Parts: sequence; structure tokens; C-alpha cells
Amino acid sequence: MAEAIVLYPTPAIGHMISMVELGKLILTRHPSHTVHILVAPQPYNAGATAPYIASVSASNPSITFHNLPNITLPPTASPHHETLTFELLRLNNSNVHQFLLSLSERYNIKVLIMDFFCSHALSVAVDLNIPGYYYFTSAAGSLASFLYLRIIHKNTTKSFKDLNALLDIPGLPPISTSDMPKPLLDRCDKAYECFLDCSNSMAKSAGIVVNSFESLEPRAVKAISDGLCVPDGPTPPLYCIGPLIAATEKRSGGEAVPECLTWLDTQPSQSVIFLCFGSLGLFSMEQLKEIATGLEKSGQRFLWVVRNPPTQSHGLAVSAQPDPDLDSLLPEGFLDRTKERGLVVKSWAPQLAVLNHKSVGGFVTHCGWNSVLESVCAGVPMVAWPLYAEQRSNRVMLVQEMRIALPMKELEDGFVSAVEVENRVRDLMDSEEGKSIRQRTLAMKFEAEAALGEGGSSRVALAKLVESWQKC
Ligand SMILES: O=c1ccn([C@@H]2O[C@H](COP(=O)(O)OP(=O)(O)O[C@H]3O[C@H](CO)[C@@H](O)[C@H](O)[C@H]3O)[C@@H](O)[C@H]2O)c(=O)[nH]1
Repeated sequence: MAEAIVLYPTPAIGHMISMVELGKLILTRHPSHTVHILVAPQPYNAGATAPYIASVSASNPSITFHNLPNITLPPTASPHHETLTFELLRLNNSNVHQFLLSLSERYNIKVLIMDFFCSHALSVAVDLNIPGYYYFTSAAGSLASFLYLRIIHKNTTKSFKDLNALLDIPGLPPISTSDMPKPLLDRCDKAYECFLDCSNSMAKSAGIVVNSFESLEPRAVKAISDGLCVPDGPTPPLYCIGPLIAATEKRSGGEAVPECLTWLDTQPSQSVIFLCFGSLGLFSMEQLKEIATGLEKSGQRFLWVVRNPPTQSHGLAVSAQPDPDLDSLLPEGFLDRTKERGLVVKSWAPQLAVLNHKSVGGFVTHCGWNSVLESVCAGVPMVAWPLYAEQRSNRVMLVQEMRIALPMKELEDGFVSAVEVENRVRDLMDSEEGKSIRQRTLAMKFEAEAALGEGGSSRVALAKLVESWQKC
């Protein structure tokens, strides 16, 4: 029977791409395997996946996608969209069970690799005697804090929101409780319970694959590998196989080059700062105007992706957004006054191609981990402006531990002033501090290449990973 690897991503586009890249990577080293990817329905619009799935299917015959049925979610009191994701994936367990059973009639299933949001599926893998691994799509430092959550939970009765303390997590700089992901702040919330379950399941898995590389986060990797984050039992083997980022899209001859790339062609080398905030990040109109004022005053060249403000309280693009009307959103005359040195793109830009353009010299990012890795691989230093999920703790690591970003500092209510935008952008592009961050980021780019190259740490980790399930 042919050997099958089953991958179970979270259906959000950012998570799915990362997991598919893992599948492709396994196939490049072990072309005899087949990769089967489970596609759960999305609980909210987290980026259209259908065109992406179609293009991957067309160009990779060894990768097959399998849709799981739609599920109606019961109402939840939790205000966090993460709860919906956990719940939807939990309710799919019987479908996953069914799917694995039927696949096992035709294939020898070697492994089930789950995104951490799919943590409930570990019990299905255990039931069917299939090794269950996790794929962690964020930093090793974040993984350290997720694994250690169980221990923090045991050691206090208070919610993070009531603690106002610095957390001492192995392998990380001190992290303020307020920098923990929002869904973790209230221990009575369903989302907290889901993450805690996930922390417990991960500690019991056959292994954890993380999209990072050792020299980017040596302390966090060592703390996990040394067992410090799971002090009350064995730590599953850790495989740092990153950085895994989607390959830059190849353009066919007849395809139009996006305007922002032709505009970048006309700009001096490393002169432009790029501002883009992931697949879900949105700002209020007031905040957009403030960013515009800051950019204008900074005098720097910029390329800025602007979306409509949120219509719901989450501040996330949870439903498909129409393109913004820039004239009504941005300060009067802004576009005209900055047209010689700035370009505003509506809704979405080809980020990877932009970051790899020679004219781009800095990146203001929401600190989503894929964006961080893309920036590192392009050697572009960052200004860290976290918005949601684990991005606040990513900022702490990027600034204090990896030293490849400057922090954007917000006011207590989360608002960032024009002066802060102006200063931070200027600091990154034009100061001694910015220069040292640029050099360090460039060094990390070369470290990333070395990790993925022959004999590199990530290449070796991937070989060990595949070997681990061959033995089962
Ligand atoms: O205009 C845009 C906006 C985004 N992207 C791409 O979209 C992806 C965004 O991924 P990421 O930076 O990881 O952000 P999110 O989509 O917000 O990712 C979620 O998943 C990540 C990995 O787990 C977490 O680190 C984040 O906090 C979480 O929000 C990247 O590949 C970008 O290149 C574009 O190409 N153009």
C-alpha cells in the first residue's frame, strides 16, 4: 500500500499555506509519499482558499485536498473568533475519524500532522493508532509560551487580565501578562479553555514541528528541547524545519505586473517602507488618518496597503471587505501631496514580491509569523505593530530577543499617534539604531539560507521528522 501523510490545517489562508508548504517540502525529500490535506469549512471569512487549493492541486499531483462537511456552530458567549475555530474543528472530529478510516483502506497512513487549532483531533489519531504530530505555524517562542500555559495555569488562580505581572516563561524575555494573546486574558472564557486543552494535547503528542529555525530563536528552542516548558513530563521531540514560506509566484509572460511593483521599479534602492497588516488587520478611520499624517511628516518613501475600517467590534476582516474609498478615508490632499514618494494600494498587495523588491528597505508589520519570516528571508528590517492573536508577544521577541525590529508604541487604548508613526518609520530607515537592526536582519537572512541548505539545522530536522514516523 502507498504511504500517506495526512495534514490537517486550520482553514484560515495564512495557516493553510504554511501547512501546504510543509506538505510540499516533505514531498521534495520523499517523493514516494502522498499528501492528503483535510479542508474544514471556515467559521468566518479568513481569506478565500478555493483559488489557492485549485492551483496547488493542479501543480502537485501527489497532494490531494479532502473537504470536510459543513457544520452549524452552536452559539457561544466568547467574543473571540479563535473560539469559533477551535469549536468548529472539535465538532469535526467524527468526520476526521471517518475520513481516516476510509483512507486507511487504500493507504498506509504514516502520520497525522495537525495545526494547533485542530488539537482535538489528537484523540482520533490515538484511537486509530496513527502517530499524531502538531505543526505550529508561529514562533518557537510562542510555542514555548503555549506549552508552558499549563504550568502557569496551575500556579495561579487569577486571569492574566487581573495579574499585571511579568511572566517568566522558559526561553523568553519577561512577557507582560497584557502582551499575552487576547483570548488568553480571561481564564473564564471558552477561548482560554480551548487553548489550555491545546497546551495539554500538544504536550502528549508524538512530536511538534515548528516553522522557525534554531539560529533565529536559539534560547526558546533550547528551553523547549531541554524540557523546561513541560517540566512535569516528557517533552515531545521538537522539529524546527523553517523558515517555510510560500514560493514567490512566477509570472507568466502575458500577465500584467501589479502597479505597486512597477512603481517600486522607479524608486531608489532600499528607500521605501512597506506597511501591510496581514490577512485580517483593519484600522479605524481615525487611526488611518493618523498613520497618513505620520507617514507624510516622516518624509520617507512608502508603500501602504489600506483597507476599509472594521464594521464589527473585533477589528478584524471577518467578512469579505469591499475596496476602500481612499479619498474619504485619508486626510484631504494626502494622496496628492505624497504622490511623488508614496503609493497607497487598496486592500491587498503581493507582499512577498514587494518585500523582495530591491527598493524596499523597511516593513511595518502586524507581526503575523508568516510576515515576519517573509521579511527575514528578504533581509528587510521591521517596525513591529501587533494587532491581534499572538502578535504582541511576537513583538517582544522581535525587539528584545531577535533584535530585528523596532517597537511601535501604542497608547493605553491601543491608538498609535502620528508622531509615533513618524519617529519609528524614520528611526528604522534613517538612524544608527535602524542600521544595526538592518544588519542583524540581513545576518538572519543568511542564517535562514544556511538552515535550509545542505547539512543545515532545518534540513536535518526534516530528515529526522520523516525518520521518526518511518520507525512507527
Ligand atoms: O496584502 C497582503 C496581506 C497579506 N499577505 C500575505 O498573507 C500572509 C499573512 O500571514 P501572517 O503574516 O502570518 O498573518 P495572518 O494571516 O494574520 O496570520 C495568522 O497566523 C499566523 C501564523 O500562525 C499568526 O502568526 C498570526 O498572528 C495570525 O493572525 C503572508 O503570507 C502575507 O504575505 C499578502 O500577500 N498581501
